[in-house]
Amino acid sequence: MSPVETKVAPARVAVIGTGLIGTSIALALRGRGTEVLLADRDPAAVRLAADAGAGTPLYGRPHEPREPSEPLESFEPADLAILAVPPGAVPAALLEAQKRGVARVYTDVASVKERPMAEAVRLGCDMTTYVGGHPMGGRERSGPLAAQADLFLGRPWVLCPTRDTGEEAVGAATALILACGATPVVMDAADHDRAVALISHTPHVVSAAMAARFAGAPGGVLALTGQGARDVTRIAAGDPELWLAILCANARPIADLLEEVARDLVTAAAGLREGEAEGAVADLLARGVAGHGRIPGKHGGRPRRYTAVPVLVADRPGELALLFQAAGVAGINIEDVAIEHSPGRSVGLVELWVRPESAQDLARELRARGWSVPVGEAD
Ligand SMILES: NC(=O)C1=CN([C@@H]2O[C@H](COP(=O)(O)OP(=O)(O)OC[C@H]3O[C@@H](n4cnc5c(N)ncnc54)[C@H](O)[C@@H]3O)[C@@H](O)[C@H]2O)C=CC1
Ligand SMILES: O=C(O)C(=O)Cc1ccc(O)cc1
Repeated sequence: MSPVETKVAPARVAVIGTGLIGTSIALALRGRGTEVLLADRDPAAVRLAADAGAGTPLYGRPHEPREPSEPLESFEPADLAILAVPPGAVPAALLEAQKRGVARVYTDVASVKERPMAEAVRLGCDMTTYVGGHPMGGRERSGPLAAQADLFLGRPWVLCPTRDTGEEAVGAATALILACGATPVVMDAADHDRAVALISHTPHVVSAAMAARFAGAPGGVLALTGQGARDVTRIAAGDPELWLAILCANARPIADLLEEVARDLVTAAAGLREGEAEGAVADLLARGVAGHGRIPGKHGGRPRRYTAVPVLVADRPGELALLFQAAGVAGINIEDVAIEHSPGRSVGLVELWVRPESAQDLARELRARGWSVPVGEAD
């Protein structure tokens, strides 16, 4: 039996901040029968989340106190409150929620841990009922409309308890993580911040630096964009306000890494300019292959090779569904999928990533059903 089946999801949860992450958590919890109460400083965000089936509004009931410092009237505290607000807003939101007695214990989801936790201590928050958290799953869109119940499936979710953290907070946060289908990982806050500087925050800036080159490029040039450039720049589309807050709250380790990246780039540029690419540039490319090869595969396991089966599909409704259905009928699990649109053409190239031993069978099955499967790795 998996741990997801053995742990009971929290019965009653408050989500404060109903944007992408808060609403995604709320949807995942609703799917497991948890009662979810929603709050956001923006009433429209609460309405959209509630309309999407993420829960019911926490505030706005008759006779509600106007001052956040006043406790909620006739309110049974939730088992857990999740602060899903930007990193800089976590300490004040925690203090306010604790003063109002919103929940018995609290966690947050901010992408940076050390600075908000220190500020919470400084503000006088009760750190025994709080544990810092960070789900390592997300996307480059914001707001409740971008939320997905499966956003955290199979992803690590970091918890940063301190010496002050009580057992109830860690227990409730762990139950939340398992209810969202994620895997809890306990880390020290400073170690967490250094880790995410490397695997999330610096990549974001590097992605933005590349995407910024496209801002003034002619449309005709960008129409040639393939999957590689899309992969490198996807995260650059993230909300600049949120990302500025994240970067400023974890400034030093990110700045150190950016300087390392910049040194590599300057050396590569000099090598290319001086016709000596075999040296520094070849070395950078080789280190890139080595580094990329160390990224673990799906579900955090060891890197595993899948084979891509390329298929040309017509750009019309239902075509992808037929493709997936054909794979399902053949009993082949699709591990991943990538879609490349051909500009100005009514066809697209879909790559179905499957286990190597299934690739030939899938190619044969799809060809038999009339799809064009270019000869490739699968043959
Ligand atoms: N975007 C991503 O992929 C990930 C984000 N995170 C973290 O999750 C948190 C939320 O990010 P998103 O959901 O992406 O942002 P978002 O912009 O979609 O949602 C944030 C919500 O918080 C609300 N808010 C801001 N200050 C508030 C306050 N003081 N009280 C109540 N509500 C307040 C905003 O109105 C907004 O609805 C951030 O701390 C971020 O670092 C963590 C993992 C992934
Ligand atoms: O879009 C992606 O691939 C991400 O990695 C999203 C993400 C953004 C911020 C985080 O703190 C964690 C995850």
